[in-house]
Amino acid sequence: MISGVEATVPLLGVVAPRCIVKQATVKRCVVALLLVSVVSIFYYTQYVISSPLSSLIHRDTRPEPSIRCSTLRGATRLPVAPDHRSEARLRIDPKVLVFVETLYSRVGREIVELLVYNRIKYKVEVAGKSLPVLTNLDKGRYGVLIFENLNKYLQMDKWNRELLDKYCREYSVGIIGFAPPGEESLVGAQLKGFPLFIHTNLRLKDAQLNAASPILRLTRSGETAWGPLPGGDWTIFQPNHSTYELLAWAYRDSLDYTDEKSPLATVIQDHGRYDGIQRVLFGSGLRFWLHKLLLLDSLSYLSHGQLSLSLNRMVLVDVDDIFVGEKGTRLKKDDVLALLATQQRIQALVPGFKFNLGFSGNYFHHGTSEENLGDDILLENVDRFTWFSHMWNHQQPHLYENVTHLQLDMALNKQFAKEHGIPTASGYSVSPHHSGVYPVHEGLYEAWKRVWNIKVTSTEEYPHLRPARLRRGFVHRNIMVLPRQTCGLFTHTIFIERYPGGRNRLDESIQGGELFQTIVYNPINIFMTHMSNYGNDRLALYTFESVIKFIQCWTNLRLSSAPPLQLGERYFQLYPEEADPVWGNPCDDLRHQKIWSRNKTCDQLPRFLVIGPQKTGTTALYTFLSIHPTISSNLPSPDTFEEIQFFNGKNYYKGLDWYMSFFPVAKNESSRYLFEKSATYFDGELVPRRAHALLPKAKLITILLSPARRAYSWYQHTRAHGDPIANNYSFHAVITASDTAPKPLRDLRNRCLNPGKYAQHLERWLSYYLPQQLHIIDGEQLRQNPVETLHELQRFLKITPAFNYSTHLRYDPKKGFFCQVTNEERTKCLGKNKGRQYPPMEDRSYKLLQRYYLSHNTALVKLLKRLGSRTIPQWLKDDLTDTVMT
Ligand SMILES: Nc1ncnc2c1ncn2[C@@H]1O[C@H](COP(=O)(O)OS(=O)(=O)O)[C@@H](OP(=O)(O)O)[C@H]1O
Repeated sequence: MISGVEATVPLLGVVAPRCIVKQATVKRCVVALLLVSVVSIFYYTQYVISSPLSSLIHRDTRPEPSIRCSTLRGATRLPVAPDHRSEARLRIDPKVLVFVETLYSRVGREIVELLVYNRIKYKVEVAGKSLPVLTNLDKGRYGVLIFENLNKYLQMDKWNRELLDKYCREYSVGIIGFAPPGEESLVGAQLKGFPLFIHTNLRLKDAQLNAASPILRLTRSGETAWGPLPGGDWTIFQPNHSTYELLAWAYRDSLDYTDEKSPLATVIQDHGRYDGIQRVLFGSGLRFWLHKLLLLDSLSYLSHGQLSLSLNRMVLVDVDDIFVGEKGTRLKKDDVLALLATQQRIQALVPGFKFNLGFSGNYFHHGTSEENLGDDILLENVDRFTWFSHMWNHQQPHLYENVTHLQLDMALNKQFAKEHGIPTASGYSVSPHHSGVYPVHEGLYEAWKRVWNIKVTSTEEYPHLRPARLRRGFVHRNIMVLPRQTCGLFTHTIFIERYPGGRNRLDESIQGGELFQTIVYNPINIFMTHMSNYGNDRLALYTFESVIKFIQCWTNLRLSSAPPLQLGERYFQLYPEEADPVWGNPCDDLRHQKIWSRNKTCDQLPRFLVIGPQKTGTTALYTFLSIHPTISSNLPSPDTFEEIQFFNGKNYYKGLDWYMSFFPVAKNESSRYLFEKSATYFDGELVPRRAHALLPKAKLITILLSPARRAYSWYQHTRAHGDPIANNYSFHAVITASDTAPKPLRDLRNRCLNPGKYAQHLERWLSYYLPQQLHIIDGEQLRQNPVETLHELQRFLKITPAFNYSTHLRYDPKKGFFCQVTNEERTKCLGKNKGRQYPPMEDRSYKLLQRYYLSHNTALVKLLKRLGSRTIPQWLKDDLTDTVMT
């Protein structure tokens, strides 16, 4: 008999002989062996893998980069394809028109995602009976047309097809088409109207590229993508005309197929020698990674280089949490030496490459003695890396309420750096868990500037973590915030065998998958890794060396690296329009909420905005609303009084904290209706976009008055404020100023007249907000019957019970307006600068302005009808009637 105690790991070597000696039954032996195996597996997984010995155990199985690639074995690199600029006389904008089957169809979505990733402009059109407008005066609108489903192009009705083909010939515009998976398998079917034959529903393997193809630019030929191509529904092309040239081919992936040696065209180029139109046809969608590259090259080629991406890519690898890792996961001497050796090999492929180490000094020498030696070796080689400050104690900055404490902790890390010879002038820092970078914690920016003179940082969180293709950069308080890419390695991914989804998942990402594509699509890449990714299996070394080799193998990209400051400068040279931030609502994203200050709440944001325009009675409305018991306005601004003027102008750059400081509400006060009024929001070009990013659910209130009378009131207001131009020129001179008039006069004219183009501005707001979110107040009604106006407004805002204004507002004959009732006899009216006394507008000016605003007022009537307005304001009718009569 074998006792349970005997059948444990230490008895491993004893059990079997005893079985033989005692000649126990075979059955018992098998049971005992099974038991021993189970216990050993349990012991191994529970204790050995997670013990400090684990690195020894895994040492033999550490992955080594092994990319099947002839170039890397020393084969000569083929010359890089020339750029695609041609002599063609182009009258096109570099924009792509994508014909999709439906707005949700898969290949269409994949095409659009690829365009977005590469910041290529596009328009999506559902392929249907009619064609979109293709020209704009004498200019073509699109550089390349893409058909998600090639059949939609082939089966287009004759009239549209002729029109489209004519456009392509006239403007040298190429067509890209994707063969859809067929319901039935076709063998040798002819493509309608073309000397081209297809076979469908095939399984393929081992893709190769035509080195002689003029299309290849970003993509490098000369290699084989070994293994099956994704999907079993490939279409291949068999041409019967000299216009066709193969771009890519593969081989039949079928055991019973005898002729598997002959190449089958999966992507084919039509040079346009048959009907004057250049095309590239794909035998499947974009599931195969190589096709994504070929699509980018085809866009470049067919647009005559107008849609060519730069071939330069910069790559920086941050290693965060240096010294932070737990015992057993930190770097030992050999790991540091491996880090240096890999860095040297990468430098041969990526000039300027150095791992960028982010340290937290508080954890120095916190490992085992071997790991502490690793810390020392890192510092001995301090000059061979670049360095940046992480955080002294790895505390998240948004948790510091007090900037001084944050500064003190940062200073400790700086002191540590100085004592250990770590350079302190990189101007770069990364915040633990992205905390405080976005959403912005002002304290972090302030402390960074003061202690470290930080000029650049990076985050994955702007505007959101996902989708990665939409990550962008911005500049705040002169600190450049760069988008950071993800490489698939996290603090706990330290053994390849335990990589989520298995080793294949990581290899797929490297070999044409997510990581590879990230580098292909992003000119500037900053990857985040952690110290633990360089110990243990050294997964990060494997990952980066492999992906860089794969890029070398399959692309003509020129990789390089540089310190973060240079990367930042390059980034904003490439994308200057991104410098302007767009503040989103932190409460719309759980991740953002977690890294935002704990004492902030989204209740501190307004629920509705009074957007103007100026001189329509916005101050009166603001004052009346402030009387309401459950409505609260913002606190006054020292510069702009009751208006914050956040979404337009410079205040926007002061950030969200600044804006929210005008709405100090206690956490339990969420039932209050906060609002803000800034009359210049109405016509601000950027305002609707910015307002919507922060307050997508807000309601909007606008007041409209005769635009002519509004313009005159504005002129009087500007004069009263001492504007020299308004005081030197009559109203008539201002509104009739020609485009050759002095600039200050022209500017004044524009500021005076532009807000009155109501329909145009409202349409801009309505391109972000739903019509149900907009409430239009008739300015005349507000003057004459504010009680009724406010009643309707409360209904729109769904405020119950409605506040009865009739006892709170009274007409003041002296002022000529309704004012706030203070007691039986007295009222409190707006100051002298509202409801001013000034001479009436000259008749000729009024008539001129009626004509000037005619088209805008007509558009307003249409807009109001579209919005379901039952009554058209009297002033609008008058303005239009008077115009017709003159
Ligand atoms: N109750 C009440 N009291 C005083 N004034 C009133 C009131 N209701 C509407 N109005 C009209 O509001 C005009 C000023 O508009 P705004 O407050 O929007 O001007 S501003 O843009 O904020 O400067 C102001 O324009 P002017 O008459 O040209 O001064 C008034 O006509």
